[in-house]
Amino acid sequence: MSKQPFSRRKFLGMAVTGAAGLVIGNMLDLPKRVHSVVDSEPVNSKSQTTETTNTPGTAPVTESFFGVHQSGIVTPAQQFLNIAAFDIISSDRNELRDMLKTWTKMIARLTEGKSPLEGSQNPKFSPLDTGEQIGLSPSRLTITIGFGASLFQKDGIDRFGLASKKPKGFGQMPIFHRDALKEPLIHGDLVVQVCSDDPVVNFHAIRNLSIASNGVAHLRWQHTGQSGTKPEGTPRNLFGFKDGTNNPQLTDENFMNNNIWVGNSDEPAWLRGGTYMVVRRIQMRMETWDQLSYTTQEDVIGRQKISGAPMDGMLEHDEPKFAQDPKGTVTALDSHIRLSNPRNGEQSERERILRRGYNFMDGLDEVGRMNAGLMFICFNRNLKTQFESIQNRLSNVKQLDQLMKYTQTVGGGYFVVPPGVLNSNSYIGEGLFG
Ligand SMILES: C=CC1=C(C)c2cc3[nH]c(cc4nc(cc5[nH]c(cc1n2)c(C)c5CCC(=O)O)C(CCC(=O)O)=C4C)c(C)c3C=C
Ligand SMILES: [Fe+2]
Repeated sequence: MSKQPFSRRKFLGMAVTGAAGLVIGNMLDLPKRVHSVVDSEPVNSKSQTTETTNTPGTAPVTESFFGVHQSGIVTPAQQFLNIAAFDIISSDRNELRDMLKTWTKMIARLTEGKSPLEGSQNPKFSPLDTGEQIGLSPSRLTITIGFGASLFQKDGIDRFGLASKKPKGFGQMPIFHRDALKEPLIHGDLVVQVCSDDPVVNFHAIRNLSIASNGVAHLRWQHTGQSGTKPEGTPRNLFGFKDGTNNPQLTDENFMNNNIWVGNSDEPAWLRGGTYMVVRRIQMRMETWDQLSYTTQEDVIGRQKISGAPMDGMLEHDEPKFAQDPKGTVTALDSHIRLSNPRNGEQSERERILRRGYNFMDGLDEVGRMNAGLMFICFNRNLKTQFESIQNRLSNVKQLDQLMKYTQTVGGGYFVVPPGVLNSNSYIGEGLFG
């Protein structure tokens, strides 16, 4: 079967010229298979979209796309993650902007459970929708876009006239002590974080965004993950510990304004309402960890395994009292929670980040070890005074986080996450092009 030639412009053009496609189809007297994707697929039809809107008292199936902040940050974590980085291969600023406009339209539609592009399908052209999600609920899909430092400037070259828009001090994720970053798995011009309660819905979203970027951007790396198994309460990571216990409350707007959202006193102005995202693919060495007793594991983490309570507490949400244990007799000084949050009053409060990680389980690595770990994702208002301050303590050679013996970071990156899109006249990253 000969492969049909594919043109990116054709693909993007189809969105705009869907109606025209119908007319041309008629002129050429093509078989009447030219049809509207929306009309032909019940799940995407208007009546079905109404069915998938949220009903009071039931679990929501859609998360709203439009808003001051992008969704997927303070959205209660969905079950599944797909995260991908793209590199821009075009050198044309307008093509980059057009792609962001198209992606914004697609994301708005996908989160509502519609096919990604509006228009009519001409059977002679590549599909407007790859279709594997047809019949599935939108499953609380959120898609969050971020920009890597290389989008603003790469090897000293201002490819898109965006160098002046780069936040001061923003650069690529550095190599921390004990990191083993592998070239194809790090950095990227753009990141796309896709979360939903259905892995196929996630895959479909990335796949169709990738198709629409053809000729402008290409995939650099992509990972999947899933949250701990518990439907309620704090999920567990693959070392079997509750992970997220002392994460901030998602509804705590004060906290988010202080620690997560770039605010009015911050620069650059276009980023206000946005945030900074850290992605770290952290391999967890299951074979080594599994040789440790529960007691030793608890010493490493600084919390009790079953309950998640601190070492000096009874209940998961009891507050550890490090000040009463200056020598680390109860909670080791080099335990993970003590180093990540020493509870030094205001300083520690200012450092606090929002973690939104997912477990990954991807078969075996090249030497037969379990290829599993944590897609660590966090959001913060200031990379230096928050994430890096914490990470530098964890990877400090003089008092290394005990957990480092059992983990190794192999990929990831830093990304700036622009604010949300308020209405359909706007697009993600519009502030960059003003
Ligand atoms: C630099 C930031 C962090 C990295 C990287 C990180 C990796 C990592 N963490 C766990 C497991 C747990 N982490 C827990 C708490 C915790 N971790 C960080 C930061 C990083 N973790 C913070 C800021 C905190 C909160 C500390 C506090 O305020 O008490 C916990 C305890 C439960 C909880 O509060 O979530 C666990 C367990 C793994 C396995 C890991 C890398 C693979
Ligand atoms: Fe942690």
